[in-house]
Amino acid sequence: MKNAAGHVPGLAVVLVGDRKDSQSYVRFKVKGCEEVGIKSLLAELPRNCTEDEVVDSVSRFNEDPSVHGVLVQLPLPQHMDEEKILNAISLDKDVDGFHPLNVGNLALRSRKPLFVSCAAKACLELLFQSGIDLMGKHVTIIGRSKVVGLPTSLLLQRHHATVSVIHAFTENPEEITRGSDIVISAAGVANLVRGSWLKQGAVVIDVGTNPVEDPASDFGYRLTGDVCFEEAVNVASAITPVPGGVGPVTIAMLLANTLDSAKRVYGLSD
Ligand SMILES: NC(=O)C1=CN([C@@H]2O[C@H](COP(=O)(O)OP(=O)(O)OC[C@H]3O[C@@H](n4cnc5c(N)ncnc54)[C@H](OP(=O)(O)O)[C@@H]3O)[C@@H](O)[C@H]2O)C=CC1
Ligand SMILES: Nc1nc(=O)c2c([nH]1)NC[C@@H]1CN(c3ccc(C(=O)N[C@@H](CCC(=O)O)C(=O)O)cc3)C=[N+]21
Repeated sequence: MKNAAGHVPGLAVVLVGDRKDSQSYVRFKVKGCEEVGIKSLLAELPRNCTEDEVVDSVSRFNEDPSVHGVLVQLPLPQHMDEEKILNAISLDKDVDGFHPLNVGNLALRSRKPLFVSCAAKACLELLFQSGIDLMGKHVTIIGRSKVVGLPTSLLLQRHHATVSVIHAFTENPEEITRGSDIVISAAGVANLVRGSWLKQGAVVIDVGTNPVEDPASDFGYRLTGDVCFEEAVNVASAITPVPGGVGPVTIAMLLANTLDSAKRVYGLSD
């Protein structure tokens, strides 16, 4: 992807450790970049590296003018301070939208964040593309993480939905989901949401991508969602599958955030 002036957008990914699922998600991101002509740079660090080495890697990408987006793949190894590392990413290259200022500006409806979480944008994009109006709808989101649950709940409120957020301490979650027009699950728990949790005709978005052991698969595991698809498909009016649902749209949003960032740098923003 190159414009007349020869500008090419660039995405840098920092991957720490050797988790199979993280390696696979990063491969998808790099492949997505190749498909659309975004330059990708990958820094792979060993599991036992220091926090400072990760911050150094982020800092190098912050200073590299050919890089317009910097992403540190999560989760990081337990001995690392995630907040410190994520806060090292320049605000104007924070294509994941995790910087406190981007999250704060998303929460303040009068302000516009530079970047919004790719998974949150993916959920909204799927609803818009399916012609589902959010105004006044009751949406329940399961999960409150900075990657998915929290930014999705904030983005939905900007679109005038009435939002309930369920987390690990919520009692009777099924009662809340049964009262909802739309259920978005991002708990990271396989088969958490049963058909009986849903109102007839509800719209279901399954963000969960949970590796479950599968000796028959080439990788030794396969991905399953948070929603018990076989049950939910009989109750829902629309439902996303896993794999092949939210995941690829999340990657598309990451590429879009990277392109937006490059356009901003080159003064081409609309
Ligand atoms: N398809 C895609 O594009 C993407 C998929 N994902 C997937 O989404 C899932 C969630 O990811 P992420 O947000 O990073 O995960 P986290 O582990 O950071 O957050 C999980 C959230 O779910 C809540 N939760 C956990 N168990 C339950 C439960 N039994 N009942 C209700 N709430 C529960 C937690 O509550 P509490 O806060 O109380 O602990 C927490 O808020 C994972 O499977 C991940 O792989 C993530 C990003 C993108
Ligand atoms: N800094 C950071 N940003 C993230 O956005 C982030 C992260 N860390 N850590 C982990 C989660 C998870 N996540 C996924 C993205 C795409 C797919 C995806 O494309 N899945 C394909 C299949 C993938 C496969 O088969 O391995 C699908 O659902 O069809 C899945 C999961 C982003 N996350």
